[in-house]
Formats: sequence, C-alpha cells, structure tokens
Amino acid sequence: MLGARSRNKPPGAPIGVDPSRTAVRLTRVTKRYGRGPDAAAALDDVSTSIAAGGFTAVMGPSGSGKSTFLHCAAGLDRPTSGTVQLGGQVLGELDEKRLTRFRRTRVGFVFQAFNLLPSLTVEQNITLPLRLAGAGTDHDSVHGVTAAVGLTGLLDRRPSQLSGGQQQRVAIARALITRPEVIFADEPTGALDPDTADGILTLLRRAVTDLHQTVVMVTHDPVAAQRTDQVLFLAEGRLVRRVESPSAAEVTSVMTELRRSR
Ligand SMILES: Nc1ncnc2c1ncn2[C@@H]1O[C@H](COP(=O)(O)OP(=O)(O)OP(=O)(O)O)[C@@H](O)[C@H]1O
Repeated sequence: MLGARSRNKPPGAPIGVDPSRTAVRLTRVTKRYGRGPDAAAALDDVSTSIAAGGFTAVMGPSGSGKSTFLHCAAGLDRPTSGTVQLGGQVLGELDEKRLTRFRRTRVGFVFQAFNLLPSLTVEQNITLPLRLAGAGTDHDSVHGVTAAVGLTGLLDRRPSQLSGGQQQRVAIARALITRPEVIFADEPTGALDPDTADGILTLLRRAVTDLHQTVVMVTHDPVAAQRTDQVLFLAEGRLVRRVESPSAAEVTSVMTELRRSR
C-alpha cells in the first residue's frame, strides 16, 4: 500500500492499493464517449484498488471523470477498455442480465436526487431490492436497518410526505438492506442544507465504522470529504492523487491546485 498522504503518480500505476481486502479494483480502465480519434476519454487508463470496509471520496474539477469513474466501478456503465472487479467478480464477464442481478444484490446506490419510487411506502422502497432479487423480506433486518437510519415510525409514509434528509435516509436504508459489497453514493448531500447533509454524512460514516460497509462517494464538498478515510482525486480523466485521513483544508488546497493546472 502506498504510504504517502498524497503523491503524484505515473499514468497507469495503481493508487490506494490494499491487496489483502479489496472491494473494488480498476485495472487500466479507459472510457471514451463517441468514436474515432476525436473521441474524448472521460476516464484515461485508471488503475486503483479500494479497500473493503473504508469510506472513500472521489473528487476533482468539473468534467474530470468522477461520475464516469463511479458508473464504471459500480457496473452501471462498461469501460471501453480495462477491467473492473467488484467483490471478486470481474464485471466484464457478466452479460447484461447477470450484471443487472449482480447490481441488485451486491451493490448499493445513493443518488443526489434520492431516486425513490413515489407510489411506494418507505418500507416498500427500502425492501424493493430484496423483492426485485426474489428474496424474502425478513422483518428483523428491515427493522434493524430502519432503526439504524432513524426512520422508525415513518415506514407507512410516501416519499412526498418526507423531508429531503428523510428521503435520503430511505435511500441509504435501501442501499444497506442487501448488505452489498459496496455502496456507491453520487453527491448524496448535494441537494441538502448543511445541517441535514451533516446528518447524512454521519449516517454513511456509521455504515462504514459500525456496519463495516464499504462506501465510495463522489462529492464536491471538502467538508464532506473530511468525513472519509481517503480521497481519490481525478483530473482530466486520470487518477492523480490520493489523500488519506483528509482535512477540509488539505482537500481544498489540492482542488485549488488541480483547477489552476487545467
Ligand atoms: N454520455 C456522454 N457522452 C459524451 N461525453 C460524456 C458523456 N458523459 C460524460 N461525458 C464527458 O466525459 C467527461 C467526464 O464527465 P463526468 O460526468 O464523468 O465528469 P464529472 O467529474 O462527474 O463532472 P461534474 O463534476 O461536472 O459532474 C466530461 O468531459 C463529459 O463531458
């Protein structure tokens, strides 16, 4: 494992490697949109491993490839070249049907816009991944998850009857219910006021520390990044830095440097 708190890297060399407990591994992943020589590489030869049981932030200037990284790592999109391994499974070996099933059962998602189904109750939203996978809904685990995210007493409500923070708690409960290999969160606090955002970050932190989940979160916010164990920085589709135990000041300083060097 690389010991430095932050360092530059040659292209293609791995960043953040902990081979003993790897949740996600990207090997020389490139993602191009469009065809031909002018096709832009949203991700350019990215290699990294993300250790299981940690909270990782992915940051970088606008257009640096953060969402593309998350989508490729989570099996929502396929790389143009290179391989993604998630929980020991090489995603490229799965056809669409098996990949969909893999995502439902082994991956959790939390999005900025919550993405709850408005016609379903809180409880039905939370248990949806289990029902889609054809698994039973065990009352104790539903109760455990809803208590853990602070939703007890709200299970019969519809999303429209909840605050933004409560809706994001439902999304986190829905991500936790299958005990996935990794929870991918794309700007989970982007639509929330600072106090509510703080509660959501506390919840994600507890999912890692208390429930031993692995969380990978795209964020623009140095205060949010400060709650994580490490930050991976992207610039122009390349993974250029890693900072462990980040402070908001350090993250801000790296972001300023990356924006200046564009
Ligand atoms: N579907 C697409 N078709 C063509 N180009 C795309 C597509 N999706 C992303 N891109 C391009 O790939 C690059 C990386 O985009 P991406 O959304 O991953 O960046 P980002 O770091 O998440 O940006 P932001 O912080 O603004 O959300 C950008 O130049 C973007 O324009």
